[in-house]
Amino acid sequence: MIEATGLTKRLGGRAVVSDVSFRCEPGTVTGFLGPNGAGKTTTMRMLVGLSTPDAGTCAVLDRDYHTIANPGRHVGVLLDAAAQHPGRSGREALIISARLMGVPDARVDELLTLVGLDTSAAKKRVRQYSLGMRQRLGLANALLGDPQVLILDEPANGLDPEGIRWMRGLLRDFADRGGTVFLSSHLLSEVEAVADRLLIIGQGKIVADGTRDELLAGTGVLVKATDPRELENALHSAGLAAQRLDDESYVVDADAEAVGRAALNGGVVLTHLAPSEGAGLETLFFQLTETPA
Ligand SMILES: Nc1ncnc2c1ncn2[C@@H]1O[C@H](COP(=O)(O)OP(=O)(O)OP(=O)(O)O)[C@@H](O)[C@H]1O
Repeated sequence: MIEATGLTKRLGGRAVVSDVSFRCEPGTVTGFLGPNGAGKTTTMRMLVGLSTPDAGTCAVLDRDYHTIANPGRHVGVLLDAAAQHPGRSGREALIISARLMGVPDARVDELLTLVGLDTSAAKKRVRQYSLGMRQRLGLANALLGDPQVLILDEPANGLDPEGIRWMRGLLRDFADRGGTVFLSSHLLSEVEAVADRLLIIGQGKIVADGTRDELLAGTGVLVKATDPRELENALHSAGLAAQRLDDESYVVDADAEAVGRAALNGGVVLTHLAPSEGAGLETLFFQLTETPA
């Protein structure tokens, strides 16, 4: 379990994380989504005690992270895969972590196999690793102490599509066995397939928080017309909030009947009217991405 309440952090004279609250429950994967610079890393750093909040509190497994004895045995953390010691081999890096945590050396080999680093890769120095290999090593390190919670910052960065699919399976399995997963990404497509919950952050503030199904379902209807301009006018006259998705489509925060009536009253010929199935979420995310941080 992870809990954040009113987390706020000021850096460089401005609030880069502002009043952020959320909970991650055991048995679930929470995707923490936001464009670059939105405040994901800063939030995660506060969760694991690397940064002190200016306001608010956070707890992992009902405790302040600092007070967890031998934290690697309870919380697996991967914040910056690129920052691992370049001069050690992957296996050496894991052996050092294992000994620090009091985990038998044999577990290192289990983990190397699990994350797909073979004997030859495990012997190479980390400086020779690709980013994808570093992510695999970082994940092995996070899992080494058999933790109940995983906190992973952009773990899919540098992985190829097959690697991303593999990681999804691993995280899903971890959560299905009762673990709590909190992972960040700047790509909706990367997490929507694995996350049960989505927490979306933009410019330091939470802009959406809910189960993936709620967020995907509760986003109105997708509508298209022969004349998009007339459609926009008709929706506006009916007082319906519409977001333009592309040249011909709008996502409207209303039910299909209300949109159909607005079109009828405006004499607009519709060519498509259906549940948006996440198009609204994509629009929201797209708008956040376009907004400079
Ligand atoms: N030490 C610092 N001093 C000043 N500003 C900072 C500092 N660290 C981060 N920031 C700023 O805080 C904002 C949030 O950064 P953060 O790294 O948390 O975002 P992010 O969502 O993780 O994005 P990214 O994926 O690019 O790291 C950014 O605008 C960043 O420039």
